Amino acid sequence: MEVVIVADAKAGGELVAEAMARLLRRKPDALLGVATGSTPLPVYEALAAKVRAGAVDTSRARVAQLDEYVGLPADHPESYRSVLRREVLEPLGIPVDAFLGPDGTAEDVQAACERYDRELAEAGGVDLQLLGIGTDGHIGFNEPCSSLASRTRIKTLTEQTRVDNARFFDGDIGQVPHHVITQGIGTILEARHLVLLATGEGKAEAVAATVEGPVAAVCPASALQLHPHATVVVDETAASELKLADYFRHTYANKPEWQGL
Ligand SMILES: N[C@@H]1[C@@H](O)[C@H](O)[C@@H](COP(=O)(O)O)O[C@@H]1O
Repeated sequence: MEVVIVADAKAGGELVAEAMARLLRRKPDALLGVATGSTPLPVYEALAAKVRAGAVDTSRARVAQLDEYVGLPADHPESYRSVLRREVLEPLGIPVDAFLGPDGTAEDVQAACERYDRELAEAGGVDLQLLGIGTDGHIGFNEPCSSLASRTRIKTLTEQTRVDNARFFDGDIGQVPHHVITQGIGTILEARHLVLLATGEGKAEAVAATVEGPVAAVCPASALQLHPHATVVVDETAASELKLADYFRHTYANKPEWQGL
């Protein structure tokens, strides 16, 4: 696992956007796995700026969704499908038919989950999966004690995650669904490159458990330690609990330029 400590959220966004741009230059029809939440927004903004400047072409790029609320109609403004359309597809000029996502309104949710895993595999797999992290160490919506081998399935949110996400629902926790579909941890680990971005002091404990703690289902993000190409990009505040921070700084400062992220 590579850990990159950046000054702030903007620098993290720029670094990850550049990794995506490099991928798209090498593989124009790359399948980008995208995450929701506040953390990835600087990435999407930086990538959109590169598209506008003609520095990268996203016209053949494909996008895959990480997770979704169960029961919110697809056109609900806070369904992750709507959020990603607004925050990723439109600013990057990626057509809706290049978007893969699970159906959060399916009558048979389990069948919808299995179908989504099949669709991801048939699309050739995710090339780069961008991940945020919950304050409890969740990735996607894989809450603590999710199986590290799990596939896409329905999950129940913890009260903490519903509280954290209430800000997207007018601060009203009553509007936050209890159930979600999420790519499983086993599914996420199949992406070729995992990039976890974490910013802000609120993530410091979860980041330390992810990077320096044991691989344990109680911290789902610690599964990144099992992946051959995982990059954790953190700002100074999210890195504040890392015991090996100086080592990570030294390693990145001395990294050969050609290696990229
Ligand atoms: N399902 C999403 C996660 O994919 C995201 O990583 C997390 C953190 O969000 P934020 O970046 O807003 O802290 O929120 C939600 O729970």
